[in-house]
Amino acid sequence: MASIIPAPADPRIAAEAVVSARAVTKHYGAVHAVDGIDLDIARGELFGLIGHNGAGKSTLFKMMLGLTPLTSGAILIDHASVSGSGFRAVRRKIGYLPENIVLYDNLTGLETLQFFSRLKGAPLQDCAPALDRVGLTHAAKRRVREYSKGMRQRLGFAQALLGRPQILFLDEPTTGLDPEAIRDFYAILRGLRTEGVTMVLTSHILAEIQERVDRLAIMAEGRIRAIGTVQALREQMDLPLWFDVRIAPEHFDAVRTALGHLPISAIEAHDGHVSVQCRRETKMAVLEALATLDGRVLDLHVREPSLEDVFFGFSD
Ligand SMILES: Nc1ncnc2c1ncn2[C@@H]1O[C@H](COP(=O)(O)OP(=O)(O)OP(=O)(O)O)[C@@H](O)[C@H]1O
Repeated sequence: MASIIPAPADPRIAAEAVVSARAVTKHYGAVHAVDGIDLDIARGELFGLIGHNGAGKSTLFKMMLGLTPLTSGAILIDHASVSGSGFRAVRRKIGYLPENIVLYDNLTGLETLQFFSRLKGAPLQDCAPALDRVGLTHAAKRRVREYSKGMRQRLGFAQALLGRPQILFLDEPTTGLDPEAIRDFYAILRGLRTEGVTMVLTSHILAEIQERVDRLAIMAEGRIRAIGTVQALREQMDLPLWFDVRIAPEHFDAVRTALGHLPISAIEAHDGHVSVQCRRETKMAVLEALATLDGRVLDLHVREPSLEDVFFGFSD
């Protein structure tokens, strides 16, 4: 098992944090759903929270929203404690898309947003623009029972956007969305980020979030195992990387010879290319050695460890 890396107290982020958690725990009887979390999320950050089923992500969200009490510790959202009386005012600045949103099949898309708008005390005139933002204007008058899974998810997201929240908590927001809808969804998030909206989202689709979040935290068994940019986590984990060298089979041996003096962890010959695995510190030496093969190398591709590789390294 990877060692537990404490969340670094980054003074720059802590100073402008919109979300701050200190020593937060949540116990359900013997189950320690959240087990001592420290976290700061800065204004305008797009922050990802990943972890296995049962890691504690949704529980942490619910505490950040003031929906479930903390067992111990403190959470401040926009400098207000989620347990204090000042949180009601802050709550209006927050949008939330729960993991399993309950929608009423008999309402139309627009009526659904009007319903949530009244619940939130948000202006009713925000409903049509919110539907438009998620690409559902064409289905505004159709009943939710006729909506596809992806359309329901978009409607849930539109609901979270009502009242123009400054902080968004999105629990597995891309579940059920097709690739185009996922791309559109992240384009909306990028737009919101330029408006200074702070966003925290969970996802199980690591390939999807690895290029899109500013920072992320890997949770396991109620704790944060690692936190940082995807690149920083890759470097912390120090996983090996792969070179895919496209070269004619008659030159495969030349590749082996050129790399013979280097600490290569694996070398595999495939149909039309050779894959070479090495540690990050050997990367430049491998490149220099491959350069000695002159025109024989037809193409070269460096494969960094994926977020999935990093995730398993930290969470197993
Ligand atoms: N109301 C509850 N009562 C008892 N145990 C609970 C309750 N809510 C959550 N738990 C437990 O707390 C742990 C964390 O659950 P949580 O839903 O926060 O995980 P998660 O990371 O969101 O998982 P998933 O990815 O499956 O949504 C689990 O062991 C779960 O069974």
